[in-house]
Amino acid sequence: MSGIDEETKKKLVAAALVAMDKAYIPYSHFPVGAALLTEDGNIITGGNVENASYGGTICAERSAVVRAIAEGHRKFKGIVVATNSLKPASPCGLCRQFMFEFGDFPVIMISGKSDEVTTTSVKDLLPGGFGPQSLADFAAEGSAKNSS
Ligand SMILES: O=c1ccn([C@H]2C[C@H](O)[C@@H](CO)O2)c(=O)[nH]1
Ligand SMILES: [Zn+2]
Repeated sequence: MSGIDEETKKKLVAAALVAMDKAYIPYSHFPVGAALLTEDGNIITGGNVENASYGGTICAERSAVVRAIAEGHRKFKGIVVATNSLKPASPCGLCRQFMFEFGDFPVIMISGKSDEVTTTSVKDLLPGGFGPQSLADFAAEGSAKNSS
């Protein structure tokens, strides 16, 4: 369904679970791990990192994307998001927007506690989203240079 072969999916799931166990979660105690598959087959992980300010917290999905960008990867074939709840949790609005920036790819949500898996995609999580194309369209209209 996601177009990712079973062996790779297993690797992504294992990597997401390892990242989930490394999450820094002193406040919510809700660990999340993410594993991104890059176009060239690399797996880049991230966990949620909470902050005493609460608002400074970064989710696992964004941690993984930031890490991937820092390592020179900008094209993704999919992401596995693992939580330790019975039901897989779906990415927050900020993470949906953050992933939308880098195109449409499968989002596979898994539970660290059950076999439940939900597969969707970035576009389905953020229909009608605002992205790079929105700004490119605006620039093509020629409007950008006429406003202050
Ligand atoms: O998709 C999600 C949803 C929540 N969180 C984190 C943020 C915070 O640390 C904790 C509770 O919201 O879970 C993620 O990392 N990813
Ligand atoms: Zn998020």
